[in-house]
Amino acid sequence: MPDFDMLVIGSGPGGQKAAIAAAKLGRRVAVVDRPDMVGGVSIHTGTVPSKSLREAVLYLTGLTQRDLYGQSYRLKDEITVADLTARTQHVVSREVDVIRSQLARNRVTMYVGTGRFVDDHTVAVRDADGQEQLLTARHIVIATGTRPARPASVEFDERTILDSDSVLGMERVPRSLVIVGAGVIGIEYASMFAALGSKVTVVEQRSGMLDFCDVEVVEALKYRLRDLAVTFRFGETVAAVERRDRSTLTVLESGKKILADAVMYSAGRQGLTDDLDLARAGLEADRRGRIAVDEHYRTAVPHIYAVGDVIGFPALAATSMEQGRSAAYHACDEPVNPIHDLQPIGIYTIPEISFVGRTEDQLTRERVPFEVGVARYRELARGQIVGDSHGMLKLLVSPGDRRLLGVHCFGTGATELIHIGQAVMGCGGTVDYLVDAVFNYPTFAESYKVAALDATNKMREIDQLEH
Ligand SMILES: Cc1cc2nc3c(=O)[nH]c(=O)nc-3n(C[C@H](O)[C@H](O)[C@H](O)COP(=O)(O)OP(=O)(O)OC[C@H]3O[C@@H](n4cnc5c(N)ncnc54)[C@H](O)[C@@H]3O)c2cc1C
Ligand SMILES: NC(=O)c1ccc[n+]([C@@H]2O[C@H](COP(=O)([O-])OP(=O)(O)OC[C@H]3O[C@@H](n4cnc5c(N)ncnc54)[C@H](O)[C@@H]3O)[C@@H](O)[C@H]2O)c1
Repeated sequence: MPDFDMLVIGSGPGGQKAAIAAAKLGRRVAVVDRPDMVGGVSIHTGTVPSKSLREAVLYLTGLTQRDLYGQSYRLKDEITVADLTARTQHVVSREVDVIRSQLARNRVTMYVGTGRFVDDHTVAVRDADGQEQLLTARHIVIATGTRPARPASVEFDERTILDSDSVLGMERVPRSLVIVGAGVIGIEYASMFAALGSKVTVVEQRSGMLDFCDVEVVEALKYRLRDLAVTFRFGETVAAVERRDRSTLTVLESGKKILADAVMYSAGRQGLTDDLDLARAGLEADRRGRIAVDEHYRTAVPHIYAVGDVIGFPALAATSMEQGRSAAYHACDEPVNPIHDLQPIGIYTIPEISFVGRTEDQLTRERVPFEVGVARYRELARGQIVGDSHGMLKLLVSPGDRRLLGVHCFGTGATELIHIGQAVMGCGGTVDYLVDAVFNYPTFAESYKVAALDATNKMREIDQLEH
């Protein structure tokens, strides 16, 4: 008789939801995580601290109020790291408490230590003193996540040369900052530091950024960030980063040199599988530390599952949770629907971006005809009231069956607002539902009706021409 029905390695979003789902089905469940990491990357260095930091930045800088109160408006002139981290630490400690309590009340046993496979049913958990304890389980879920990828040639000192983990422990707000990599992490931090007044240079080897998003939205974001003194160096690769007395010198392959107080690397992440002794369980990881799974999140060894960032794309907290629940249901023979393919994307830049469905470029490539309906925040009463005159919502509509093909949003509340579109699309609704619906006024949700009317007006004009 194994010690547990299910043993989960890693307590991030994927691991937590796998553990609780199995416990709710009456299984004996345990979770292993390293000291001070309950909640995973998501709670300690990823989603939650970065989004709390963003709220602190928006509040303290007064950035979002400046359309109303003037460009010099600030809540606090000298914003210190202590001002910023007060909010982050408060949220993180509360969240850890919530997770601990949820696991405990569902009778999930928590082990503190680092897990590694001894065989395909046994995990050794090493505690801080180096003592190992062996745990056996019928099913094992690997939810060990990722760490920032660090080029071996760069000397990270956690003070001036940082990654997205150590940036949270910075001693002061840098006057100037180089960000290497314009992925989601790089651009979210570029937004925050630019809002704080740092002179930010983003270096990205590709010719552009966020190429999975709507082109118009990305253009609008670049314009807003340039307005906050962000410089983009696209098509440029970092050759070396040198540490100087109180600053850093970033040398690009093109020969350009950039002097800055600090450098932050956000050039991708690596699966945390090195210490797992995967071979002992009959498993292996790829070059980027990722584990391959099937549609039920089973690895090559069918009673071992893997979920979350360790399996790669899309590497989001929300999807990791759903993968965890699905894997646990499958392991416990509980019926489960496949994960819906209509996944929203939310990017917490300043302003934020969110979308669901396909982009204009994708539809054009696939030769799918579409009509566009746009609502601009400056024409909504709510936009004027909150002082966001740049935001917009765009609907992509199929002229044939009038269904929504994509929804793209940029501006205040975008990451919340997108779920209206997601629900309409998920339920197979048409643009006419949005035309006929009555929304609260004054709200940003009204943008759906405005954009729907715009799209249907254009479609009617073409229809009238043709018939
Ligand atoms: C800066 C940043 C911002 C982000 N912002 C967002 C966002 O806004 N929205 C979003 O959806 N996603 C965001 N993400 C991604 C999100 O954080 C991840 O998708 C999510 O945390 C992945 O969850 P997971 O279940 O894979 O586990 P993780 O959260 O990665 O946690 C894995 C856990 O496994 C533990 N572990 C690893 N190896 C072992 C071992 N051998 N033994 C025991 N325990 C082990 C680790 O200690 C860790 O606690 C962000 C990520 C970063 C880095
Ligand atoms: N809001 C969100 O949902 C959110 C927020 C943050 C992170 N995340 C997740 O975290 C994951 C990791 O994000 P990321 O931004 O670190 O990785 P990424 O792989 O998306 O981006 C890294 C970027 O760095 C560039 N790069 C690499 N080496 C370079 C060099 N030497 N010089 C210049 N450019 C270089 C790459 O071309 C790439 O564009 C993503 O998968 C993302 O889904 C999500």
